[in-house]
Amino acid sequence: WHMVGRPAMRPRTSLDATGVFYSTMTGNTETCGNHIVEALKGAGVDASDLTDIGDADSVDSFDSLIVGAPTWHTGADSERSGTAWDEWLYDTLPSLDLSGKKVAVFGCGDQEGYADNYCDAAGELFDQFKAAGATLVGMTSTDGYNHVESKAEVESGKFCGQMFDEDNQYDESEGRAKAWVEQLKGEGMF
Ligand SMILES: Cc1cc2nc3c(=O)[nH]c(=O)nc-3n(C[C@H](O)[C@H](O)[C@H](O)COP(=O)(O)O)c2cc1C
Repeated sequence: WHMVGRPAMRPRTSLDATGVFYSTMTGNTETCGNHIVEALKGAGVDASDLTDIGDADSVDSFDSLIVGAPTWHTGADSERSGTAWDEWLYDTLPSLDLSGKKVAVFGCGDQEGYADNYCDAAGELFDQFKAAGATLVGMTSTDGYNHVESKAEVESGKFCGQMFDEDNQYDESEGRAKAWVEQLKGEGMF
């Protein structure tokens, strides 16, 4: 039985929307992701619910993506999030065509306890999405942070996206999310 002569159905119609994906071990990245989703709603952006990357399909059906990870696995060279991203970045992402899609990265880490590796996994997401052909947006200043080294600091004084610290600066997270969404809007992401 074929639907001869009928146009193929589009599996979903989210092409104009922004997908928001995250992962977490202890809930902090989820807290920050929810601040971002609230800020997107407040700004009138057509965005998905916050979705665990471990449960995600058709990530590439979105026009733009906001992706966030915590950092665990201190000191390893890769697979730093300690979550579903680690497999997804190397097993799924290379098979997706993200050329022309805007991607913004956020991270959650502990700048005091892990000052030499603050939010390293966010830097890894940045590198891998870039390698997959995406256009990375949303870099922010490192002013106001107290880390020593970070793979998320992709240029001197610049993080690859928005970094959060629920261990030391949880009261900054909501404001950081709001300011970043405004910045992404200004950069033409939505
Ligand atoms: C064993 C362990 C290793 C960690 N390694 C790092 C690290 O290398 N860099 C960092 O910024 N934070 C590190 N952290 C802190 C977590 O990333 C931080 O608490 C984060 O908020 C956790 O996010 P989640 O609750 O979404 O998993 C580590 C925490 C633990 C307990």
